[in-house]
Amino acid sequence: MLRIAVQSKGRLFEDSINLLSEADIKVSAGKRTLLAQAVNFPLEVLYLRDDDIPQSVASGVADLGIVGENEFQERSEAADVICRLGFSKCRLSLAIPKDIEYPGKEWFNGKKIATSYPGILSKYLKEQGIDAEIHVITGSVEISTSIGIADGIFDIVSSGSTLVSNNLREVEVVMHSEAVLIANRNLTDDKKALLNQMVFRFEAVRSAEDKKYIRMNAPKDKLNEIISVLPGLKSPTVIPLADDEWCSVHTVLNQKCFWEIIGKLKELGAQGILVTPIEKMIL
Ligand SMILES: Nc1ncnc2c1ncn2[C@@H]1O[C@H](COP(=O)(O)OP(=O)(O)OP(=O)(O)O)[C@@H](O)[C@H]1O
Ligand SMILES: O=P(O)(O)OC[C@H]1O[C@H](OP(=O)(O)OP(=O)(O)O)[C@H](O)[C@@H]1O
Ligand SMILES: [Mg+2]
Repeated sequence: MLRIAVQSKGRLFEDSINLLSEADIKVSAGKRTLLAQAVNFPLEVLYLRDDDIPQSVASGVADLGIVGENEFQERSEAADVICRLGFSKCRLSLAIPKDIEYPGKEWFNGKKIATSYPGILSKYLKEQGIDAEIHVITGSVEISTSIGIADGIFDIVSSGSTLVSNNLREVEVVMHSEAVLIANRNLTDDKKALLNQMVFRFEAVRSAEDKKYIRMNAPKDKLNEIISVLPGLKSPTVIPLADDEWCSVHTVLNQKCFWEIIGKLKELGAQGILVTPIEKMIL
């Protein structure tokens, strides 16, 4: 049986449970449950604060963990990143009051920076040759400058709206982060085999995430042109129709170029375009 540590409440919780569920691993996630067993996979879920996940995985209390890369780097625990999970994307940035002129990183020399990530920040300052004082604070970092605790801050930025509402301006991006799956370094062969099964499922879910399955009726005299605008996995499936001037074309489209391609297909005379989500994709 594998044991995975996930955040008990907070920004990672829902996406972590959803990922397991999309991989067809069903767990009950009761508000007060600390340990739950999956019903259809040999997996136990341990609900922890995200700060404690890297250590619990490194020490073997849990075999696996789902945690933000930022938290994993900050803790410097001996565990391995198995794969990136594509959610909770954010960056760790330096920010300063918006009206202050910023000549470059050297501005931070001799300044005080408030953060909850002293490990990542001190490593960065050292690499950049900046001599600044770090003030550790566990939350509400963005108000530090306005209440006079610090000259600048180093914290998580996503949309940037917290910075704006605190009159701050992002000046340096230090790292990009997303949720990652981490593993203990001494898993038994049996546990490694289960981990591989899980990762295989996660990859199938992730591959399907930004893709759509599309079907359309295409006039045969435009078929070659229609095929040339479709990326497809290999090449599209073309199925004859009762009306022999038309055929049905099936393919997979990436969300990013979806509308652009649909527009071109319509121009080329495609009709009855059906778009359906894809649950999993095994490449
Ligand atoms: N605004 C955001 N957008 C995207 N991802 C974020 C954002 N804020 C945090 N994260 C990611 O989610 C992780 C967990 O964030 P969360 O706010 O739940 O925990 P926390 O701030 O450590 O906990 P707490 O607020 O209880 O102290 C962070 O470590 C980071 O990787
Ligand atoms: O750029 P934005 O989209 O505004 O996101 C950034 C904010 O999100 C996180 O806080 P959260 O909302 O998790 O609150 P917390 O301080 O309680 O962790 C983070 O600590 C930033 O303050
Ligand atoms: Mg937070």
